[in-house]
Amino acid sequence: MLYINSHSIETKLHHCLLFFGKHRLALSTDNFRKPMAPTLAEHFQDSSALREFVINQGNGVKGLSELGLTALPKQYIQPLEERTCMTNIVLQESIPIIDMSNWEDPQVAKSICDAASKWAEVKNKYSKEHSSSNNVRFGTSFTPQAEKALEWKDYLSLFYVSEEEASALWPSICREQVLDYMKKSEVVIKQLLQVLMKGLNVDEIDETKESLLMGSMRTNLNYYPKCPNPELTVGVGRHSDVSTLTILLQDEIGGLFVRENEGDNWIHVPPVKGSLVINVGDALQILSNGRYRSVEHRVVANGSNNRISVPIFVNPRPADMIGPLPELIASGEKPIYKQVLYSDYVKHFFRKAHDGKKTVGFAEL
Ligand SMILES: O=C(O)CCC(=O)C(=O)O
Ligand SMILES: [Fe+2]
Repeated sequence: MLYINSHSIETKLHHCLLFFGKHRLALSTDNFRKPMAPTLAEHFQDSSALREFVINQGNGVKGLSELGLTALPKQYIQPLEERTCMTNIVLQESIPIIDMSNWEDPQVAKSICDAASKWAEVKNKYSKEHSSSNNVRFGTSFTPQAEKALEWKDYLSLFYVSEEEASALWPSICREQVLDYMKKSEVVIKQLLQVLMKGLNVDEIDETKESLLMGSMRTNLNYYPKCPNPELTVGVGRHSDVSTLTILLQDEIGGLFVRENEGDNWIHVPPVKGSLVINVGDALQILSNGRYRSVEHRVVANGSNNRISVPIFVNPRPADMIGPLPELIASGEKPIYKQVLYSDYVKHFFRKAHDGKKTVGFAEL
């Protein structure tokens, strides 16, 4: 986990998502029948009514939040151990901030590799049912069909295949901005991956490695509306990303926490103006044979503010086999992971509710 400064990729996307949000608001008020309003709490006691409104009608938690509920519907109440316990929050722990303008400085490369290893040791048209493609998806929570308690988050997920497909399928309201953000981030992603590979004594990123490290990309637009009883639920439950790297743009609200040293303490990752947060994901942990560690993280719900975040998940291609890089094994390292088909790994992740860092067990030998 580290931050990098990036002045070129700015707040345009935030405006775009807010606008997308407004667009959805129109939808949500249309879809919800006003006569129900006086008995909202009662109405949503019924899980199928809640799921119908939030998931099937595509109103999301944004729709719920905007109905002005005074209490959190029970379906969102997380077990005690999944709520954020403030006694386990470590303040002022330093997450490295790396200035990308001094790229030539060997110290910069060193801080990136250290950060990746040591520190981490430490809406309706696009819904699942209605979207014309799996590559564009509006959703809510994480895997509502597999979760005992729902998560307080809506998202639009855009898997990049080609410019043509994006033109044809992505919502026009944010298409250009997301493409632009992805393109600008690519430069930074390549630099980071080059340095991380050098840190493993892998000097060249050939075509095969480029595919494994950054063969596909997914951009999510996450929206966490203001929540009644935020202390009873989560924005996103504990998990690590299945990416190689995640490049995260967040607004000024905050609420992202990372687990320290895979121990019991959690560290807040406050927004730093002009910076992106970089997470190591499971795919890089597997490719590096555990030398770089994916970071477990979660997002709290917020009682006073709406929050937006925009992660780009940099991934292998779905058809790639991932396992420890041959260079590492040739140098005498014992592999701790087997070769797995990346799309199987991702399917495994999405089949279950968030469960911390358990997904990586799927690839363990
Ligand atoms: O909103 C955030 O800060 C993080 C979101 C996240 O962890 C994810 O989408 O995988
Ligand atoms: Fe994540």
